[in-house]
Amino acid sequence: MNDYALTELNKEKGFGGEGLTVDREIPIIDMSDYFHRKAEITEELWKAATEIGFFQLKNHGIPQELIDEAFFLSGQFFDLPQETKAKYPMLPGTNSGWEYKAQVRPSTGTPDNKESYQITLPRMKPLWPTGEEVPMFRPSLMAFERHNWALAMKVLSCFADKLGLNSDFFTAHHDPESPEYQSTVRLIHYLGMEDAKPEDFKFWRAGAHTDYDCLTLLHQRPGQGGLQLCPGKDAQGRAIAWTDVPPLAGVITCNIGDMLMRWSDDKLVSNLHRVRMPKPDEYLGPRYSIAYFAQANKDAVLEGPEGKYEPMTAHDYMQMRLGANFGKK
Ligand SMILES: O=C(O)CCC(=O)C(=O)O
Ligand SMILES: [Fe+2]
Repeated sequence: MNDYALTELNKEKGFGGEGLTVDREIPIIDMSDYFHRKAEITEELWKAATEIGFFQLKNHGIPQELIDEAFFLSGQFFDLPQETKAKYPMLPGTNSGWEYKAQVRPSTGTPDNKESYQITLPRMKPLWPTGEEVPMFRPSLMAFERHNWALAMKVLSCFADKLGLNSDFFTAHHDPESPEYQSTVRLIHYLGMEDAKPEDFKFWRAGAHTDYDCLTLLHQRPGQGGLQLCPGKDAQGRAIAWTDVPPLAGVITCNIGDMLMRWSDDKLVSNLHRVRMPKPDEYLGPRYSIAYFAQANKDAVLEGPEGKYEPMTAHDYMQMRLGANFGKK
């Protein structure tokens, strides 16, 4: 493992505490009329992605009905008996299938209080629930996956323009027709806390981390908050203040991941985020979210235009990060 990789893994270990909270503005970027407005959208995306690493997209083009269906089907899946879900286990290093409280963040050392089901298309054959278990799960989520891919490619194309690369540079490296495709949809169910004991609240729904992909598109449900981001670091590189990311209706929350930070020679910034527990006077029910992680195909070589870091394949990069979160293969 090279030094850069080690720095990233160590970085996550120092952020387990509560920290301060401050209000910050999270840019909302209008994606409408993309092909005519691309230059303007590109400037807004670049500013947000180089300064705070987080932004929200409106008029993004993914039909609300498809998003609502994906959440409905996610709820149906997680309502299945544990023994049915256990037929579709997530094997280490695969980012596909179901896991229950298996993700231990390096920042906290304790499992996230959640279950998730991940879809990485080339690996799904044995992992789709049957049509009797969850009707329409596969067709609807395949459509959802492809819409998220298309939106992610629009955003990445803007970054390619600013980095002096061909507009379709990142699209070619996230080719879903390739067996090397490794972008992932993650359905997440954070467990309800209505009957939890006071000591259960000291854990995290998702411990502080940076994402290991290029770009994350996160769908949240209004009324189910808890996501916080932290763009600031103190002199020792520790988190200094956290900001709530509101789960607004009609927007998709996006953040840059470490893979793109490395690929852009650190111009685009991947920042820390986490999902906190509800406070006793807040909504205590379950929280559902869905993320699409654009992760370059396994055979992509991550090499920035300025060559700041040693080239590394996207496959090796992902395996390093998955090993640190879910145990080794
Ligand atoms: O559920 C959320 O709001 C955030 C999830 C997240 O950050 C992740 O899975 O990487
Ligand atoms: Fe994340």
